[in-house]
Amino acid sequence: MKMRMLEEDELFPSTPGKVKIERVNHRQFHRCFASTSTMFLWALFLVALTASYLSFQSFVDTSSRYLSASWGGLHWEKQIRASAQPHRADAAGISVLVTGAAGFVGSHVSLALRRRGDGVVGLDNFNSYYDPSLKKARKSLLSSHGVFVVEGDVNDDKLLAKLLEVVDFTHVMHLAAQAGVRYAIENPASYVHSNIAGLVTLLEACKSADPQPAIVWASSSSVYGLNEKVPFSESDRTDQPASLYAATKKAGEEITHTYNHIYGLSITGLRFFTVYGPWGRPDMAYFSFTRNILQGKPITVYRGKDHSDLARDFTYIDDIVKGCLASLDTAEKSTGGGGGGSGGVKKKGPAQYRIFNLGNTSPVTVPTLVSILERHLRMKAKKNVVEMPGNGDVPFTHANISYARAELGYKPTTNLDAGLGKFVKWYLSYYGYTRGRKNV
Ligand SMILES: O=C(O)[C@H]1O[C@H](OP(=O)(O)OP(=O)(O)OC[C@H]2O[C@@H](n3ccc(=O)[nH]c3=O)[C@H](O)[C@@H]2O)[C@H](O)[C@@H](O)[C@@H]1O
Repeated sequence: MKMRMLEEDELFPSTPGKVKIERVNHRQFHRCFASTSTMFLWALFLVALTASYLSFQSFVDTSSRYLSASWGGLHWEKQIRASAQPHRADAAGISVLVTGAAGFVGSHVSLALRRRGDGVVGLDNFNSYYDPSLKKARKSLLSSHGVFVVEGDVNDDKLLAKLLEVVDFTHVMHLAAQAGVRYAIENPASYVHSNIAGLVTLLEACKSADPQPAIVWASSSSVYGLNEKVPFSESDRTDQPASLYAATKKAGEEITHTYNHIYGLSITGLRFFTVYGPWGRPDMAYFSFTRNILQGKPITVYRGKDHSDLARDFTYIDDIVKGCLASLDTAEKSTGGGGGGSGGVKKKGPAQYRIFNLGNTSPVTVPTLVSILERHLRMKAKKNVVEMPGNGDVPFTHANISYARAELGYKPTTNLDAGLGKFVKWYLSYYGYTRGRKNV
């Protein structure tokens, strides 16, 4: 039967919203019913389509998370366990989770632990604060020595819980941080994210682990801020930070104290003094000066307001590593009971809480640093000497290390000249130079 063409006012009610009900007859009822069921079918179809789209989306999400996840699975756990296994002949080996393992200090500490037969698992987020390819190269070096480095962030509580569940780490060497004093002006949030939030996430995971590991972590000489008493001793005031970086490190010292006090975590904080050496950090002065001198580019040398030279207690990486290992070896066990839950972790007694300066005890001015580099590089620097901008720098640092010497047997042995010699040798070889000329 040929369908009657719909009259115009059936399609478009003359008064919007006002359908002329009185004109609905039997045939229209059928048509209406037919269109209702069509609408119902359409609605059903749309619901099914939406549901299948959503489940497809969640499938895509889950699988992409699974595919992109850099951790998890039986094979991964096996690798973690193998890397964490100590191999020391004296059976005194420790198992250390090193955060920031692809960083400068982290990679050196991980290697040193591995070389003496301790178990080491690394964790690093490979962020792009400086060239991540250098971090990848450090990771390759570590894996060639049997150290497995997990790619992940200390803010990832699930990852931390998993790592501490898979292995009963005796120690955590927490070196992951947002470093750099002056960069805090540009990116303050990154300091809060890594040095405050990341630290708390790590401490939460450690407090809940059973057994609880002892924690050794990197504070900084920058906590002394505007302190003028020299040399800097651990008991000096540290409530005048000159940069947000310093403030987050100082906050870290207070935060770790809280976890020590409430949960019995054994804590050792190390105030590093301007650490330098091979595989170093490209953002630091000695490294960027070397790069610029070799490339014939100018360097900027800061000086104090009264034209005084700035000075640092530059400390060679091998000395710092010895201080780190001695800290791990003398760290007492945590005293908390482990286990999660709100307030469910009780300490059985007071736990160790220590803070040490790890410096070199002989400050050197920045112009002297430059002249030592010039000698090792056999090239002259193009220097721009400018007044220190007010961006967080302090005029000088100088460590008193008697406490570390007494408790850790810490005794630095490399002076700046010898240390920079080793650094320059590494730099030329790593970046493919033959004495000032780059091999291409
Ligand atoms: O000891 C520490 O706690 C800190 O040491 C270094 O911080 P900093 O001493 O400022 O090291 P550099 O950035 O290498 O600067 C060394 C000296 O060179 C100066 N400098 C730096 C850069 C530049 O272009 N020109 C220049 O004269 C600085 O003012 C400073 O006096 C590290 O970068 C921090 O992460 C660390 O926490």
